[in-house]
Amino acid sequence: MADSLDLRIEDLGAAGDGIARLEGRTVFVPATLPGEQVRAALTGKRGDALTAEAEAILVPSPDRVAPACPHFPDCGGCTLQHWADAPYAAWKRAKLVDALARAGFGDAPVAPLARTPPAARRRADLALRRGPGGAVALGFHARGSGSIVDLATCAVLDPRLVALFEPLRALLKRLPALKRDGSAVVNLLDTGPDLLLRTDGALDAPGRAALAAFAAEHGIPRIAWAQGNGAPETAAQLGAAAIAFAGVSVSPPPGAFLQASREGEAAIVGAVLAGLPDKLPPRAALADLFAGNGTLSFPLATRARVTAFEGMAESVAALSAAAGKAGARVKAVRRDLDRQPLAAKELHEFATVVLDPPYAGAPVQVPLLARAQVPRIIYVSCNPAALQRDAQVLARAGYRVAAATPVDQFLWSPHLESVVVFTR
Ligand SMILES: C[S@@+](CC[C@H](N)C(=O)[O-])C[C@H]1O[C@@H](n2cnc3c(N)ncnc32)[C@H](O)[C@@H]1O
Repeated sequence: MADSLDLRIEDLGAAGDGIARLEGRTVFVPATLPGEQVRAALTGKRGDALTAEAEAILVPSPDRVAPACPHFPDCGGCTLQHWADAPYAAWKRAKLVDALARAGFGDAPVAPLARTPPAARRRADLALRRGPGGAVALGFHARGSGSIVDLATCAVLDPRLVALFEPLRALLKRLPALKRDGSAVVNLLDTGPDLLLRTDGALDAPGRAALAAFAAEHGIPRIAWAQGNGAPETAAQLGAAAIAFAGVSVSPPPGAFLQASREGEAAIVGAVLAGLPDKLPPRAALADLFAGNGTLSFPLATRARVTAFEGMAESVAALSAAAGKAGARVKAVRRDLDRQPLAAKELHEFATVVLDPPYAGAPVQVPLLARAQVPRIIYVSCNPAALQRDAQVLARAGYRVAAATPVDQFLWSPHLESVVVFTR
């Protein structure tokens, strides 16, 4: 057992852990708050810093509140349930203010934080592990560990997804395809939960029959299955698996990217549409880069014609099919924007370029947007650090920030979504 030591929490790190100092070194202490005195035990290292686990809160912060979920703080899904709402929301908004200031936009007009409520998350990537007795643990990884917190409930997920935990566990217990490790990605579409199961063993005929029976019993229109990281195949399909974006019905591929909640999606779409020029000429063209299944493309198409660029073939096919069926003015193009970014001469056609890259940002594409002097760039980001790096490129190229909206898509986590409108 490590010796206990008393620490004063001075600040909160980017990952939401309390920060103390010990002999000149940074110590990260999860589930603590600025101003608190804690008794803690050192647990390891994170880079040059140390990590510690709080054993007792000796002097609690006046902003400490009771967490909403019994699995807090063990479950790695949430980091900040113990913090009062007002300082939590201020900290989240400040992430965008700071990222833009460090990029060179100290005067950026940052809007108030757009909120998403608890029990609204419609996408879950659940980890699965069979234990020695055959029972299956289902949940999120424990904080900073590979072990799985076997969830009885979840305060952020939509209750319709939480209701599937226990039946899924019972199903998986008798499914030989799950030998030890697997995952279940559940997207709550307009047609119900859409399930992608990944297991480490093959799916036999009785297993397929069990999945079909499970789908029928729980109102799941589609269950897809894949072995390991292989391509998913449809194991049971009882109806359409679809979701509408700006009234256009899309059938996304199993496990496809979906904005984390309806409320988050609405805030992002609202900020993107508000960021467009007030007047667009009748023949104006918009580009939607990293378009996924069209969350932004179809709302954008209500204002002008859209070319949607996306790397995943199945999403491009879904987008194309939906646009064709609805007669929406969206053209979907498969393109790997890291390996083959849009060049300046291709970008000149677009009045506005919207981009919503993955967590790593768009370090290859953004310099080309700057070089092409695209008049308006609307950047949707799920990672303030990547946004900061990419925004710096735009600052150096003479862009200014016309609007910036922080969106709390990932409630009680340290993650922040934001929409930033750059003009020149
Ligand atoms: C954050 S999601 C955004 C999707 C969509 N804009 C939305 O709101 O639902 C990022 C998307 O970028 C795609 N992507 C990732 N890397 C890519 C690349 N190198 N080139 C093109 N698309 C990529 C992913 O498949 C995913 O659909």
